[in-house]
Amino acid sequence: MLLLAGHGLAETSVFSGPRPSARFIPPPPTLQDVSSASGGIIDVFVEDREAAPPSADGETAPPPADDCMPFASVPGLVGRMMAGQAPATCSFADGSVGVSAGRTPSPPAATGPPLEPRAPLAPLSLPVGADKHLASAVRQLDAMVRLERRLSDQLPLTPERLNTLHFRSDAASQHQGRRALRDLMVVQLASNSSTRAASATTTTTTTQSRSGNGRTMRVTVRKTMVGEKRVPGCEIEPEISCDRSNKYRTADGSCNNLKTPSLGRSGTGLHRLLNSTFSDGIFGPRLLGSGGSPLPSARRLSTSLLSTNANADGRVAVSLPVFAEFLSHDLQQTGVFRLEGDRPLDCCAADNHPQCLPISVSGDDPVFSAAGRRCMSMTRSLPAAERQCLPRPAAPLSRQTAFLDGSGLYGATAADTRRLRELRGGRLRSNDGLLPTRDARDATAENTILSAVTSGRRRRDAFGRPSIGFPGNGLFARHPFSNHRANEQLHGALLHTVWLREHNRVADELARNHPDWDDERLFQEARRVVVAQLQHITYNEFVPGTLGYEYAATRGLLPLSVGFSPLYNASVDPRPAVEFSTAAFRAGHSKLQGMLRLVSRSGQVDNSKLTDGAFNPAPLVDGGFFVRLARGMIDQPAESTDANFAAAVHGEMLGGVDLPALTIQRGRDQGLATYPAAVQHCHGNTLASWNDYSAFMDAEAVEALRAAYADPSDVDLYIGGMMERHAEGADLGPTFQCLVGDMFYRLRVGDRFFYDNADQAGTFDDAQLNELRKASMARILCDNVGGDFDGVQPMAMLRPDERENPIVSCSSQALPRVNLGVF
Ligand code: HEM
Ligand SMILES: [Ca+2]
Repeated sequence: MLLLAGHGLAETSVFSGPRPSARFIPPPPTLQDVSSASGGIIDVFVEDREAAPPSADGETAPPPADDCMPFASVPGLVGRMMAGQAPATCSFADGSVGVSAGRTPSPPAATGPPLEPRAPLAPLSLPVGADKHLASAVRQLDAMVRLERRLSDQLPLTPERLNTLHFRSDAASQHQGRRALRDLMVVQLASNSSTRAASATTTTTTTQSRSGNGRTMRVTVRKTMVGEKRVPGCEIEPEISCDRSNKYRTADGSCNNLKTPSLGRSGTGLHRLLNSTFSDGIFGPRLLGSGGSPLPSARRLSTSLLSTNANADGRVAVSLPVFAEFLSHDLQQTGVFRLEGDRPLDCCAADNHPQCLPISVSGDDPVFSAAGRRCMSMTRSLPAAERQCLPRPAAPLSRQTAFLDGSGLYGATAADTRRLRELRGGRLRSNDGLLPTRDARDATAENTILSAVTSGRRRRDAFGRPSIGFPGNGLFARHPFSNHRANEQLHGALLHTVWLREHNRVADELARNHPDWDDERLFQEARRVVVAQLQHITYNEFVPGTLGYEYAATRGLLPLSVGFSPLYNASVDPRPAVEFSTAAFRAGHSKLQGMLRLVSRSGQVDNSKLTDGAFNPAPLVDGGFFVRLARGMIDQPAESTDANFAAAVHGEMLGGVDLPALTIQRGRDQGLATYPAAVQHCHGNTLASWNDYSAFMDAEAVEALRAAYADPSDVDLYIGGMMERHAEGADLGPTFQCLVGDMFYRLRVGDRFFYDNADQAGTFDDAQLNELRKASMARILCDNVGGDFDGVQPMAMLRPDERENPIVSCSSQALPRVNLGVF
């Protein structure tokens, strides 16, 4: 058992001062260094390159002790280790392990962003007289609302019923979604009628103009008369005014972008990189292939193209996808249409509701046919209001702030944040160090139902069997969270809890250091420090560990080692693109394990079923379980990212939900670009025939796609992306690598409060920034898991390895602390 390899190490004083290298003085970066590297990768190792001469017996001599750096101080080291490049290790004075700076190759220079950020897609045009359709749109919407009143909440305690917990909503989002729907209906009705009357509105104008050489030319222009620019009846929300000198982020993300203060605010729409594939170009789901015949069922694609077996990755630990899920909850939270009182729609029973998009299940389905199940419920995404009321294809409404700002933890509206705060000492509310419990104000019909489930009425799974799990203590019904998805599975709840404790740990220390600061100042400063650490860990560990080291370095996605970033660009759109949220980032679903490993301090291994912990954080109340789960999370290998999914999410989720099938259908719901369109955008290749596919995937995969789809241009983005061969050194295929890379580039360059930005209201000082760069996932776990958790491998998103990533004591020099004394 590798796990406890480091526990016997002498415990010496905690390293929290400057880096332990006496002779290493990093060269100050020039602006040119930083910008020519585009992401600002500064080669701090160059001077030491010759430092390790081979010894007489041909072995490399051990490096001098002052050459030794903590693992996390080498930007993006995770990416190198993931690709099998062993770090050149060395020992600190306390005997713990570090990386030899002199023997670590310098990163390649950055050549440019993953994709050139580009201007938003042009709006659609509205024909003359669009306003006369407003009344019919209102009538259609009223009819939908009347239908909804007649629909009772009859979704039985099925797997889908539990899945609807992902989509809890609030009255404001439902109201906004319906208002946006009305605008979309106006555009739909107007363009329908304009298609019929196209010839009547098309005019031909012939004019004469003088060309450059003085000759007269005849120019003929045919154009469709364009009426209103803005959708009739749509209300433009006035932009708010911002305090430009505020060094703290707002709760809802507004005023991050001073040119467009609402950009990235919670309650606005996601970004769209590529043209939509809505059947009507506006909001109609994509149901037909290019030849006009229906696309294959999402469930059929999932069973025929995606496999279900265990296939664990060697180096990546489960903690990496858990961290990814935490990020995904921060970046977006799309909603679906719900009935009044936040009740879910049963789209298998009420398929006449216009916002239903159930998935058909065939009679020969390998799993569901046994229970005679022919349908999987799915409700359509809520659209967001278009900011300027321009006619555009629908964009899903997101309840999170677009920025990587801890909004999953802190709440994404001022009201959420207030509820989540203790309003004393800058702290967040907790329930004895666990996630806070729901209070009476959060009571909803769904909670009542869940209490019933947990207090004895057992749900049944898709096969009609009484399902295990959901112990009868009613606990999770009390777990609130504006981001209710924190309870979605035990690892996610654990990581949210760890970050919540980190906030309170930081707030407590700041309070000790600054007795004069009030609650508000303590809260905002602690949040600022915690979000900076979250960003640093994301770019230092998660991004290179997912996209690959070379890719991250050359696309400007690694953190700087020294100095400030001049890269903030207010013209870059920071919002998650639908291509990212609804396809590329969901690649993480394939990394999930159905069994969560529990490891005791003595190395004893046990397991907990993923599905038993779904929306049921009760086991975490047991502190011993909490620690064993944390240790298991960094010990257990993640599944590899590919077209193979753990049964626990592939049909057996919540007792009978197929997550990849939902993702494919969600893509059609949101008019997501197809796989060939994304390939064209990312790599410039045209996939006109099945043969062209072989540039991205193996022959078997191409054959399987050919058998499933009528036409190569029809392939859904999620399916194509999951079937790609991995890009060199990455944990993803090249197309998802490009879409995820693009997102993390825009999240960095488009965030005015990004932790290493120069010259902004929220800019840290030199000493503070250097402390923040010591942050690591390992340190966060050490400081917040508690109990007998006292050791961890330095690269905590990779599995421990006796030689390359050995477990070290939490108090060793290998895991430096961020010195909060400088804040
Ligand atoms: C056990 C763990 C997980 C479960 C059960 C789970 C489940 C789900 C479900 C049910 C949805 C909504 C599906 C729909 O559109 O109808 C979803 C969305 C999503 N998941 Fe996961 N997920 C898990 C872990 C992850 C991980 C590890 C990632 C990592 C990258 C991830 C990324 C996403 C993203 C980006 C979305 C879209 C969110 C949105 O549109 O607002 N999830 N997940
Ligand atoms: Ca956010």
